[in-house]
Amino acid sequence: MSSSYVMRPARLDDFDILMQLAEESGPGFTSLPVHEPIIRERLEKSEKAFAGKLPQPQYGKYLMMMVDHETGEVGGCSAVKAGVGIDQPFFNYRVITIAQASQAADRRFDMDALVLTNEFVGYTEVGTLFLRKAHRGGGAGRLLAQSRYLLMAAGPERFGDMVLAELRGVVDPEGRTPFWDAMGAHFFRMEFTEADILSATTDNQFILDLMPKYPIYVDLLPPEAREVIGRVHADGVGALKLLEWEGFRFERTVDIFDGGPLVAAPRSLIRTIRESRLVTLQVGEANTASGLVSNDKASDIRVTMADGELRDGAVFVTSPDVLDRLKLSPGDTARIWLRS
Ligand SMILES: NC(=[NH2+])NCCC[C@H](N)C(=O)O
Repeated sequence: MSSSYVMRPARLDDFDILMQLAEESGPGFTSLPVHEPIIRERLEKSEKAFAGKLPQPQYGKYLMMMVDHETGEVGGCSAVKAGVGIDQPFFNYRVITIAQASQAADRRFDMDALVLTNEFVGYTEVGTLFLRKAHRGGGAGRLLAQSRYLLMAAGPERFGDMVLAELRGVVDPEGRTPFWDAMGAHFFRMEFTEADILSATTDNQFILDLMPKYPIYVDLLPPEAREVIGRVHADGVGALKLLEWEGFRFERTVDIFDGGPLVAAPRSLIRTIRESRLVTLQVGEANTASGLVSNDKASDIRVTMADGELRDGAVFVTSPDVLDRLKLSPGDTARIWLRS
């Protein structure tokens, strides 16, 4: 673990290391499949997005790498998709509540049902956060997560007014996915992993073709499946806490395959963005505050951790190596987010 990490846009020559991250993240991490064409495409799309070479900003698929500035080693990556549901549908189940009442039978109660929706068109999605084992702890996970919001702050016109994140649902210790077994398995006639990979590598037409056409009443599902609707996988609990800290809330919307929760927040209310401010950088000895500093350039974003001091709310005094990592000079503008 090192405090000299810097986030930067992914480049085409990150191919080998990104394949390595895909290997390490394992088969459950479907946004980074061990599949050369997909990994290469990720890098090409990201480069185009940062360069602003897109017919519409909503097509942007940004990937950032976290690099140890001293050793050059890559410690992880994280991503932002500018707009979901634009080039292909984005499916979820919305949990709706249906009031049941009968005067003649003298009863009133509520029942939940799952309805297939494609209602998040234009939302920005944060995801693909992977931190290599050797780099865990010491704030690297927060750097990976928060840099995505500092990217949005640097180029708000590139992103949606609303931001969402999808979290992995429950897989039991035997590797079974209770929600899939009770639901998807009947309609797709394949293993969860196969469907999961298809959804990560195709245009999702197979979902439209095979998903049940009518709402599903939750009471008709077995208890194991009911219990995991909207519940996050044990590995995702930390990620969910971090998202909630930023202001994301459960939307009563869950993943169609594993029942995992979708959380969302208005972009302008995301804590890292709201608490960030533009400052002029100066070099000096000061460490009364600590947080993150971004070069605030959406086309060539750089973010790093820093100690320093905020003076008059407009000047941030920090060490020369912070400026070096950001490729900035004294007097340049930067965006800071300070821990309170
Ligand atoms: N766990 C899954 N692979 N779910 C299917 C994909 C769901 C996602 N919301 C999409 O439409 O792309």
